[in-house]
Amino acid sequence: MIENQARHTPTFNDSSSLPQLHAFLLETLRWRPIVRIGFPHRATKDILWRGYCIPKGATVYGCHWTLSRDPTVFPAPETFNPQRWLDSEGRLNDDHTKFITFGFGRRVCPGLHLANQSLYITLAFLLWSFRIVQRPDAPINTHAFNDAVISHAAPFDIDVIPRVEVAKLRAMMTDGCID
Ligand code: HEM
Repeated sequence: MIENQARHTPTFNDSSSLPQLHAFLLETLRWRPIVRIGFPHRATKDILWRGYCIPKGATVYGCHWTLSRDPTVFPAPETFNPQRWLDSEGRLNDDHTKFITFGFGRRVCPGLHLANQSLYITLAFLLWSFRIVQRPDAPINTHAFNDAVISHAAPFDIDVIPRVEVAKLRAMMTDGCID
């Protein structure tokens, strides 16, 4: 049985109709940036910034972890709150311009559109196809992340329950829709 589920699998055309999903992705990448600190850059000239001198040749990093939890930009930054990216009518607000998980300036991540589109379609498909449920006997520690350069969550147990019969899921993967 299909409960509250679109009868076609999500496509890129559905993207603008799914602001909640985009807000969830923005907040996930803000709350736990995958690349916590950017790549090393070098100052090409002496820079005076807020009374600090950054000499020519100095190595400079953008710290996405710290920038993503500046309370003047993101109130209650430790709280996972996708709503912060939405306006009162549930549309994406202008705050997404504050999003710096992919870096910034001339050396911003060139893969950001590929990454964003891949995350969108993967998550849309997962949520369309499955109910993802926390197991009562296996509480998830949402603070358990590794400290490597590329950060990811520690393993956890969840139940993944198909929303439609597996045979229909298979057919849908080839046809793009179900009867
Ligand atoms: C969620 C996925 C991704 C995240 C969070 C991410 C994040 C970043 C960050 C923070 C930087 C460093 C920016 C800086 O400090 O200057 C970077 C650089 C880079 N990223 Fe990504 N990235 C992602 C996916 C990708 C993908 C899919 C590609 C390629 C297909 C890619 C290619 C690159 C390259 C080539 C650079 C170096 C750019 C330069 O130095 O000019 N990234 N990325």
